[in-house]
Amino acid sequence: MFVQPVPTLCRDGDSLLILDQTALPWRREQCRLNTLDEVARAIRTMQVRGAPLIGNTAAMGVALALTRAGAEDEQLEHALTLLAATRPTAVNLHWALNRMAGILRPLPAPRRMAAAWDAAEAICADDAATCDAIGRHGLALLRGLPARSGRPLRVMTHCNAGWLATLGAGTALAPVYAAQAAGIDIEVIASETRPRNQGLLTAWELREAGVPHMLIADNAAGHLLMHGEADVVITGADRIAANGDSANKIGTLLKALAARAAGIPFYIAAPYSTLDFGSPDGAAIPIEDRGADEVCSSIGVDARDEAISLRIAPAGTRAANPAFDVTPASLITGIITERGVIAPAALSATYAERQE
Ligand SMILES: CSC[C@@H](O)[C@@H](O)C(=O)COP(=O)(O)O
Repeated sequence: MFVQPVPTLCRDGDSLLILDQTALPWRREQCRLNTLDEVARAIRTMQVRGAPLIGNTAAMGVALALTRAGAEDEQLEHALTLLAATRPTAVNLHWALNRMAGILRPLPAPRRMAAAWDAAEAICADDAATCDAIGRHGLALLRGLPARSGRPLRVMTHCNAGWLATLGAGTALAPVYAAQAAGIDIEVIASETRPRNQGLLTAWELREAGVPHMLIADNAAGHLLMHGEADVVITGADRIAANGDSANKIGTLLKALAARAAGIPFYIAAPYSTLDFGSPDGAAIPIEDRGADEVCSSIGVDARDEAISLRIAPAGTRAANPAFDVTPASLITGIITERGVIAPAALSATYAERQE
């Protein structure tokens, strides 16, 4: 089982400890969350981020809220509603909250607090096991790729879907860590992922894990794919519609298009809980708009490693900032889940069966 170099989230008595991802990749800082509001803010401001980790944190947040404020219906419904409103696209958030609600609502209030911690901890444990299973299925797939001579196997990814985004090995990077453990010569191409630069987190966590990697500007991906510099593209997903259309961090769609043009397989890796049979296709997936500031500025550190935000666009510049895009199922070679690799067409069939 993959062991996280630093836990991304853990319970510490009646509070939560998170690895603050807004301080990365410059500083490794843990942050304590003591209240429901602090948990909601940590998700909204991306101190914790990545679809599976958001779901795990929300589940723990419900348990924390009941512990602090009481476990009557009113407090339970308040916690569920507040957490559900933190971020719109990642469906794992709603999946985790629905699972908590399904367990807690039928219980009498005095039994809810202990049950909430048990349920949240089970969700977290499942996530770690799920990542390992994704890694195993992804490894089989990597082993089946045509051999290259003269260079390592190269996986291109986007955003961060590694251990930082989960409680285990990650989703898109789980096959990479499994390949590393199996002794395969492997290298990762990570794109910076403007405007929030989650690709820097990917480069950071790969360095921590000793996996060779190369950081590229987002705009370099198409060129590299067309020149055969990657053997496969694997990204995560925040929500997968019933027909296989997949929402992931903005910029994923361009990689899928370029991979198709270059004849390179494009895979999504995600837990089954990312499947949303309530969204018939990608058009139904809500896309988060994070506002102009993130596009018009850039975050870095000064000489003392203190975070600073630099304005890079002239004042008053209009900007659009959709945080996710939807890759049509037709561009996706397969979806690597803990249950195996699923062809997008098979999802549509399952959906059709459910409708009957
Ligand atoms: C592991 S979630 C899928 C990721 O590739 C990705 O889109 C992602 O991490 C987005 O999360 P974000 O929370 O916006 O940083």
